[in-house]
Amino acid sequence: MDLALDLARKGIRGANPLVGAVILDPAGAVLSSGFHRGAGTAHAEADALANAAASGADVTGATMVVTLEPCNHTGRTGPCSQAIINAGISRVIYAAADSTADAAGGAAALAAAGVSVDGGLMAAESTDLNHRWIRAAQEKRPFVTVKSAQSLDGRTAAEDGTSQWITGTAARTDGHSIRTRADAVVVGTGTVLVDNPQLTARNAAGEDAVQQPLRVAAGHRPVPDDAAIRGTDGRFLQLFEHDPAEICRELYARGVRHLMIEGGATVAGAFLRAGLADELVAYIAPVLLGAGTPAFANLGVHTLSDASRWRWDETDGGAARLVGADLRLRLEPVPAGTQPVDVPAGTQQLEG
Ligand SMILES: NC(=O)C1=CN([C@@H]2O[C@H](COP(=O)(O)OP(=O)(O)OC[C@H]3O[C@@H](n4cnc5c(N)ncnc54)[C@H](OP(=O)(O)O)[C@@H]3O)[C@@H](O)[C@H]2O)C=CC1
Ligand SMILES: Nc1c(N[C@@H]2O[C@H](COP(=O)(O)O)[C@@H](O)[C@H]2O)[nH]c(=O)[nH]c1=O
Repeated sequence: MDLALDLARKGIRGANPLVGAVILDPAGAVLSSGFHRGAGTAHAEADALANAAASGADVTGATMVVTLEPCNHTGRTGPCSQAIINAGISRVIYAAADSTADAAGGAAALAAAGVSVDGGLMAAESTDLNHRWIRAAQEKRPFVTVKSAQSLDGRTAAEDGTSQWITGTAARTDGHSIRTRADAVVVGTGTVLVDNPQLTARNAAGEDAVQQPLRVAAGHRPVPDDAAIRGTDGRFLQLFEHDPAEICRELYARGVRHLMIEGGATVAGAFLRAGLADELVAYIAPVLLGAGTPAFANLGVHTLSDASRWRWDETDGGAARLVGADLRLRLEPVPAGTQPVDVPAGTQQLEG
């Protein structure tokens, strides 16, 4: 299960949980393994089975160890419970139960088909890995990624409102990869009126990605008829709304399961203050602005003990990475009831 959890951590956060799977032969040797790479791609179980098939491994009578109870529904991919039964796996050991209404029931389906099933092994670790995704699923709202591109001193625009560009091409392309995974991208009307953003997902060459998010402007001021965000593909929506919970509710009702907040400071701050940010991706450029728009406004933090504390997210290649000339940081909220750690695991400490 340790190995399966390590595999799960390679995945990408978004509409779906992080899941890893390992298939063992009756002697306990690893036959194959797999993990989930995000919504629309193979589930970890299917990935492990496909990898076994590709390497010619016989999984008949094998044991599958998986970090989440196998799903029992046909979503964008087929039910894993049936794939496991069809493959002839005779035992499944999973960590956390799948509590989502439409995917639950996999353990029962496996047991009914004669597969030996045990749940709960390292469930706490699996739940911790996906604690924000679980919360979003329970609250029936999208998983929310807040992205910002800021100067070294935390500014997202200079004093006069100019902000294009703070980060370099590679970091912006990386940000576009979040757009293409998200079902919707939100900016406030402030950003629409100052920046006139397109908000499409584009590759390094500036070409549109195949998968495009819904482009959403939040706020009461009208979005001009010729605003770039409107586009021509019909994937534009204005929500005359400030309340992040309402924005989430409205977008969830429209099928949005992964929401990206691109800013500006007012809208991003509102999501953070409402506790509706599940993931923070901050691109930090080696540039100083001294004054200007902060990354997040109106957090309601007046004294240090009220600070919004986060922890490093070591999944998907690590919490800190240079992307071109800029630093990409990825963080997640500290789970309720957990103390933030002073020194994140894996941090190299300078001696002396
Ligand atoms: N570097 C970066 O990553 C980014 C930089 N920017 C920069 O930031 C600046 C814009 O920042 P900002 O003005 O904060 O823009 P926002 O995009 O956050 O827009 C703020 C406006 O949105 C509406 N609104 C929506 N939700 C709320 C809410 N919960 N509370 C209050 N108002 C809400 C209000 O307008 P209304 O009156 O219409 O309702 C408000 O004035 C620009 O200079 C832009 O270039 C912007 C995005 C990213
Ligand atoms: N300035 C800034 C960003 N700004 C964000 O990108 C939007 C522009 O998107 P588009 O018109 O589609 O290219 C802009 O309105 C704001 O939300 N992003 C970054 O990665 N780095 C940057 O330096």
